[in-house]
Order: sequence, then structure tokens, then C-alpha cells
Amino acid sequence: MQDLELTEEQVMIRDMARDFARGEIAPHAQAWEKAGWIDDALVAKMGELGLLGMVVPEEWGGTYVDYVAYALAVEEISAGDGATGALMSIHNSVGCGPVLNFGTDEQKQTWLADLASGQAIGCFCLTEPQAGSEAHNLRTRAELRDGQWVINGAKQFVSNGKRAKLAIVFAVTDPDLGKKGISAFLVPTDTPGFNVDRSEHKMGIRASDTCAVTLSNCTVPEANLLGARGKGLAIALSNLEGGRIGIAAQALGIARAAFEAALAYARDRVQFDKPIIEHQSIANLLADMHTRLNATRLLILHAARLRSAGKPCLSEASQAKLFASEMAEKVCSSAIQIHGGYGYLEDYPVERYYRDARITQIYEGSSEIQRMVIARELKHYLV
Ligand SMILES: CC(C)(COP(=O)(O)OP(=O)(O)OC[C@H]1O[C@@H](n2cnc3c(N)ncnc32)[C@H](O)[C@@H]1OP(=O)(O)O)[C@@H](O)C(=O)NCCC(=O)NCCSC(=O)CCS(=O)O
Repeated sequence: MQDLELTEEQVMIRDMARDFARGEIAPHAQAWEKAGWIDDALVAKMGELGLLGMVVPEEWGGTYVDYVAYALAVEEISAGDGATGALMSIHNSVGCGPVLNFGTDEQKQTWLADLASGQAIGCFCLTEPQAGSEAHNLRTRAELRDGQWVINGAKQFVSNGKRAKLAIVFAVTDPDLGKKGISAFLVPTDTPGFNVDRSEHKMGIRASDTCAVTLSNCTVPEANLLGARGKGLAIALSNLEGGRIGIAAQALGIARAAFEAALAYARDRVQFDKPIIEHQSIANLLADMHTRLNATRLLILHAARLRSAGKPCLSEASQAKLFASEMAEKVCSSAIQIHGGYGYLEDYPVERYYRDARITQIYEGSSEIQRMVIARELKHYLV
């Protein structure tokens, strides 16, 4: 896709991320998947390059340019490895985002520079065994005792859970107030009582650590309340709005990697005396894949531009995530089809892309939730 609507700075960031992903991420993705862990040195390098502080302004130690630059960078890193794209997107959007948007100056001083440089990775502890799509149905409790918050409960599907130094934890502080009784907390993960119980064994993005966490009398100072008491759900949902742009970009990156692998294979693989790209059925598949990728990027950039401008983009972010994640499954499946039997083998990366892409229809709000959000926002649609 041509760069007509991108600034020089956006192109520069995208190209830097692309070179880095091609040189230092993609060659190791399969090994990291086997190890179930992204190399620590690579994560440190991402921090040095500014890739982990992309929503944080310079004054707080970050590299924020705008959400377009961020989305382009997530796409590139995810084209190198979907798991690394997940780490990057989740850390930026729902790790750094809540501190930046709702933290006091003191909380920002304490955390933002370390988060933005990657010295501290963030994780987002919202989901619970019984509270997935129904985000407000939390059982984790936080009680104020002698000037400290004592938190007890269980969290599920916490990406970056093992690696994180800071957890954004959502807990019920005022059970009688329903959705308005949920609050957010900054919990350093070395706080006694913050326990990572296990890393989950997943279908895809296996190098990304997805954890089950329990909080057992996990006690933090009163000052670790993030934002106003009772505003936890709004804090979670507003950061997920930005997060969904990141996950859409992740899906796009994975799908683009699958497309590029299929294109290269189709140019090389000869059947019936000619490269298979010269067979119309294969050429048509590639044409559809390319079109879907470019249409998706436009949706993502549109949502990213709105968010950069400080405009509401709840529906647009959900549209981008919905479309990108469903597109990614189709495109990755076509890439396997083009590879034939080889596409089903671990020797080629397309089977990993297919597995990695699947989660993007589920986390940070399933496709069903994105449709619900988009439909609800139609109340603003003027006819
Ligand atoms: C299904 C839901 C959309 C339902 O939401 P609710 O109806 O329960 O919420 P509301 O009453 O609409 O809003 C509550 C509160 O939040 C404010 N809000 C909502 N959206 C925004 C926004 N975009 N920006 C700012 N504020 C917002 C709203 O105004 C209300 O505030 P007040 O009370 O009026 O002050 C919702 O439950 C939902 O989205 N569910 C999906 C949850 C989800 O995505 N979970 C995934 C979590 S993380 C994960 O997947 C793991 C990977 S990772 O580690 O990231």
C-alpha cells in the first residue's frame, strides 16, 4: 500500500519497526514459540527502540507520536511474530495507557518512565474465571484496612502476567454499587500475595505468557488506587478502546506475514509447468487476500486518526478489531491453502500464523462484543 497519507515520521517509525521485525524477530519466532517465551534481550531492545512507550508522551519518558505510528509499528512487529506483537500491544495500550490517562502525577513519576522504556512491563488484570465478556461481574474484592488496600481474588487470561512488573488490577470496592463499585489499582507484581499460578498452554501466540493470577491478601498503599474510587469499569473500557486498535493492527500484521509467505511460495512453486500464481484460482485467492489486507489497514488508520485527535472512536476501534481479526483467519487460511500440504507442516510458518491469528477474535473483547458495541453506538447514527 502506498504511503500517500502518512507523514514522514510515521513512515520512518514504520520502516524502523519493519527492519527490526525482519532482522531480529521473525528469524526467532519459531524458537520462541517452542520455548514459550520471548527472549528477554529482544524485549529490552524493543524498549531501547521506543516500541514499548508508544502511547506515552516524551515528557513522561515515552515516544508517543500518534496512534497511527503506533498502529503501524504494531503491524510490523506482529508481522515478525504475533506473540511479540501481543506483548507490545497489551503493554502499550492497557499497561501504560491506564497509568498515563488516570494516574496522579506521583503515580506517573513512579511508573511511566520505566514502563515506556520497557524496564517494567505492564499487565492488565480485568478478566476473571466468571467475568469475561461480562467485564463488570467481578468477584475480586479490595478492602481499605488501616490505610491500605487489601485485595483478594482470581484473575484469568492475564497477558504478560509472568513478565510484568506492574499489574493494573480491577476489583470491587463497593459491592452495593454494581458497575460503579469497581475500582482500579496499581499493584507491583512483587507485592506479597500477587501470585502467578500458571502460564496457560495455548493454541497460538505461545511465546506470549498468558497467566492465571491469584491475589491473596495482596496489600498495597491507599495511594495505589488508580483514578477515582468506583471508576474502575470506565478506566478498563476506555483503555480497551485504544487496545482494540492495537489488536486490530496485530491481526493485520499476522495476516500480512501469511500473505507475503503465500505470495513468495506461489511465485516459486511450479505445478502443471508454471508457477502456481499463474493459475487463476491461486491468483484470485492472492488478489482477495491483498484487498482484504488493504481495506483492513484503512479501517485501523481511521480509528487511529480519530483517537490521535482525541475524538470518540469506540465504534471505529471495534469495527477495526472485528474486521481485522475475522479477516486474519480468512487470509491465514488461504495462505495455508496456497501452500497445499506443506502449509500444514510446522516447516512453514503459515500454520503458526493461522494459530496466532485466532486469538485476535477473542481477547480484548470477542467479535460478539465488538458487534454489540458497534450496534449500541448506532444510536448516534443520523439517518
Ligand atoms: C459488553 C460491554 C461493552 C458492556 O459494557 P457495560 O454496558 O457494562 O458498560 P457501560 O455501562 O457502557 O460503561 C461503564 C462505564 O464505562 C464508561 N465507558 C465505557 N466505554 C468507554 C470508553 N470507550 N471510554 C470512556 N468511558 C467508557 C461508561 O461511560 C460508564 O461510565 P460511567 O459509569 O457512566 O461513569 C463491556 O463489558 C465489554 O466491553 N466487555 C468486554 C470486556 C473485554 O474486552 N474483556 C477483555 C479484557 S482483557 C483481555 O482480553 C486479556 C488480554 S490482555 O491481557 O489485554
